[in-house]
Amino acid sequence: MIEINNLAKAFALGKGSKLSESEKQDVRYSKTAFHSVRDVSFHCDQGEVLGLLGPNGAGKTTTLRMLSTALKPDGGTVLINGVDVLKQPLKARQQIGFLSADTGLYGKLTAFENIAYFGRLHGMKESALRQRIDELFTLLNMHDFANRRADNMSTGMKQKTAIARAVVHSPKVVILDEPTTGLDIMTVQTVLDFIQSLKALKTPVIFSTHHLDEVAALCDRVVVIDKGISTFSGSIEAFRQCTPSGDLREAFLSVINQPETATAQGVA
Ligand SMILES: Nc1ncnc2c1ncn2[C@@H]1O[C@H](COP(=O)(O)OP(=O)(O)OP(=O)(O)O)[C@@H](O)[C@H]1O
Repeated sequence: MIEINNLAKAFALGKGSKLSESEKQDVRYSKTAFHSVRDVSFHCDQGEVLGLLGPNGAGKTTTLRMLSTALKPDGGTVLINGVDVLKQPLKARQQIGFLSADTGLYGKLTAFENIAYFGRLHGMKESALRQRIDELFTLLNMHDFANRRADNMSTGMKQKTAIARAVVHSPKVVILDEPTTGLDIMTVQTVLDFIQSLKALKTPVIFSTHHLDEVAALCDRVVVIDKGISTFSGSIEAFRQCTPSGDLREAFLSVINQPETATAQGVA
């Protein structure tokens, strides 16, 4: 189970900081800092898939980076299966599989080598590692390019390799930042099937997306972040009930651009 309460993160702005005009008009902007995430709370139970939605720049990536221990929050708490990410980052990290938006593969290494390298960093034994990689190659349909260098891979191949690498150690919690962005339809389906397979193993999955069809197909829970605040957190059914039509797009639009005083709504 993942429990996040009142998460906040501001980035200090130095002389060299380049913000866009729209960011300078944003309520999160001050002369000295940009408060990317102001107040985000949600939870995700065992075997649940949670879709993290929000407009560009809302604070999704910043939130996911804090959950994965890549970024230290200024405030708030993150508990992963009872482990406090801030107090015990190493212990928390062992339980998490994190796919960042930037795949960051080693270009000279093959798919197999990229994944094996991370498995060894997690202390996996060689025989278990080979078996796990073979299992992931099957689940993600990767056998064809197992020995291809990352430099020579397509976007889809790179993304599958990055996903396999993130979960090679069979983490208890999986966090994926826009796992389907830029992928063709078949590869998207493979990634969605893979998330479904994690759900079948009761592994909680949190993924950010701009695609509401993915949310409809996979998610038990929805969280919407707008200007650094979680303006909705609840079940997919509760999210649909935000509008009379039950349409996800309308529901999304109804929970963003709320007045500044709006607090998180929805059911727990
Ligand atoms: N290091 C930083 N310094 C200053 N501002 C930052 C920094 N990192 C992120 N931001 C700003 O914080 C805001 C939130 O960024 P974030 O990447 O979390 O948004 P997002 O919801 O993931 O957006 P997208 O859907 O476009 O990927 C953006 O305005 C971004 O420019």
